[in-house]
This record gives sequence, C-alpha cells and structure tokens, in this order.
Amino acid sequence: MHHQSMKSTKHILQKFIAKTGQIAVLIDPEVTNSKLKLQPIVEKAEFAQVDYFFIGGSTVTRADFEKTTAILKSLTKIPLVIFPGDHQQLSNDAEALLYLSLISGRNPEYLIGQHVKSAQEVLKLDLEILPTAYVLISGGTQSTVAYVSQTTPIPRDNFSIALNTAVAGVLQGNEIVYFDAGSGARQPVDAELIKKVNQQLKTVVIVGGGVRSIEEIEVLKTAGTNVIVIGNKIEEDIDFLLDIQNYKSKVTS
Ligand SMILES: CC(C)=CCC/C(C)=C/CC/C(C)=C/CC/C(C)=C/COP(=O)(O)OP(=O)(O)O
Ligand SMILES: O=P(O)(O)OC[C@@H](O)CO
Ligand SMILES: [Mg+2]
Repeated sequence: MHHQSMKSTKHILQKFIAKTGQIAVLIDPEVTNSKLKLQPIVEKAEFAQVDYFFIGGSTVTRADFEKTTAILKSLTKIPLVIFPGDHQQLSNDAEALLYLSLISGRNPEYLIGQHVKSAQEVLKLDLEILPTAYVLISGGTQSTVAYVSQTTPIPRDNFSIALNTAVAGVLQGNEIVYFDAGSGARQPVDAELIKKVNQQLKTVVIVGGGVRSIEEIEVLKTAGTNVIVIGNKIEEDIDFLLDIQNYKSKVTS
C-alpha cells in the first residue's frame, strides 16, 4: 500500500499491554478546550504520573477537537490517544487512534459507515491505528454514546453476551476491547466481567464510564484491566488527580 503512512511499530499498544491499572484522563474538547483550562489538568496529571490523555467526545465540533489536541500536544509529553466519537475527530497531533467499532450495537453507521467516510484520511495519518472492539455496557442511565449511536448497551449483569461480544471482537482482529458504561454512568463495568474476559482472551482491556474512586480503580486493576479511563470525575474534581498520585506512588514503590 503506497500511500499508507500509518505507523507500523505500535509503541502505545505495547505500553497498553505492559501493565494493568494504567490511568487515562479523558479530555472532552466540548468542555475543556482552552489553555487556561488544560494547563492545571496537565500539571496535576504529570504529577500524578497519569499514563495517557484520551481525547474525544460524542458531540464535539472539528474546530474544538483540533484546537484542544494542538494545545495538549504543546503542553505535555504524556501520550495523547484519540478516542473518536465520529469520523471527524482525527489529528496528527496525537500518537494513536482507537479505531473503534461499536460491536455491542447493531447500527451499521458505527460498525462500518464512519470508517468508510474517513478511510482516506485515516490511511494518511501518521499515527498508530489500533483496531478496538468498543462494547457499551449499561451503566444505569441512558448514556450520550448510546443515544448518539442509537444503540442499546448490553445489560450490566449479562456476562455471557458481553463475553461473547468481546470474543467475537478479538476473533475479528481487534487488538483492544474497550468496555464503556458510558460517560457519567451510575455504576462502572463490573470487574467480574473483566476477570472472565481475561480467563478466555489475551487482549488489552480498557474500561471507562462512571469510575469515580480509587477503590474502583483498584478493583478493576486487580481484575486485569490494562487502562482505566476517567472523564467526569476529574472534570468535576481536579484534585482527584492528587488521590491518583497517592495511589500510583504506593503501587509502584
Ligand atoms: C472510524 C472513526 C474515525 C471513528 C469511529 C467512530 C465510532 C465508531 C464511534 C463509536 C461511537 C461513539 C459515539 C463513541 C463516543 C466515544 C466518546 C468519545 C465518548 C465520550 O463521551 P463524552 O462526550 O465525554 O460524553 P458526554 O457527552 O456525556 O460528555
Ligand atoms: O466520564 P466518565 O464517566 O469517566 O466516562 C469516561 C468514558 O469512558 C466515557 O466514554
Ligand atoms: Mg464528556
């Protein structure tokens, strides 16, 4: 493929694989899109030794996305990973792209439609492209992602459907499974599900949605979650990053 410039050495994927209990701070460019707002988050995230910034949102304009990505790149060396809500959320200022297929849903637009629309642009990106099975699990309220994608999440306690969805996603060639209870979920994904997934599959597991405490992070880490994504909690309480710093300094020493 002559025009392909996407990176073939997957440093971010290797970093995902290397450990459980890594932390990603999700920046929603609809909410946090100025240097004034980003600077204090970056400072505290660096102090906390946060592993990644994820950037994306289910309702973000291209302008806010590009501006926020560029500011973040200028402020920090923490790796920036795109978590795209749609085919316009793309930028070479990031290091990797979670190339999501929403496989818990049955909406062709989020299984393949968005991918066809952005195919030429993605092919030209100079990023790691990381095929990701994106699995929505009910988090106790209707999430924006479920609404925007017009899909029904998997019931929280139906481990068999969730597990089989993850297995199918990996058999299809995805390198990562991302279980999302949805932004602002009342309850995060059940760690028992993550244990079952890890018993059957060797895959990177990312979990997000409604994670609001160190205890929940610890339980998800112990279950084998590689990356835990935190959005709303840090938007509401930036000092949660200090709790993360405290936690990280204990687990790494
Ligand atoms: C192929 C490309 C480039 C993109 C794929 C696009 C797909 C399939 C997306 C999956 C469906 C989707 C809408 C995902 C959104 C993921 C996301 C960034 C969620 C973050 O949610 P917030 O925007 O923070 O939620 P709020 O709106 O509640 O704040
Ligand atoms: O904002 P929160 O609830 O942390 O959710 C993070 C993310 O996984 C949502 O897609
Ligand atoms: Mg948000």
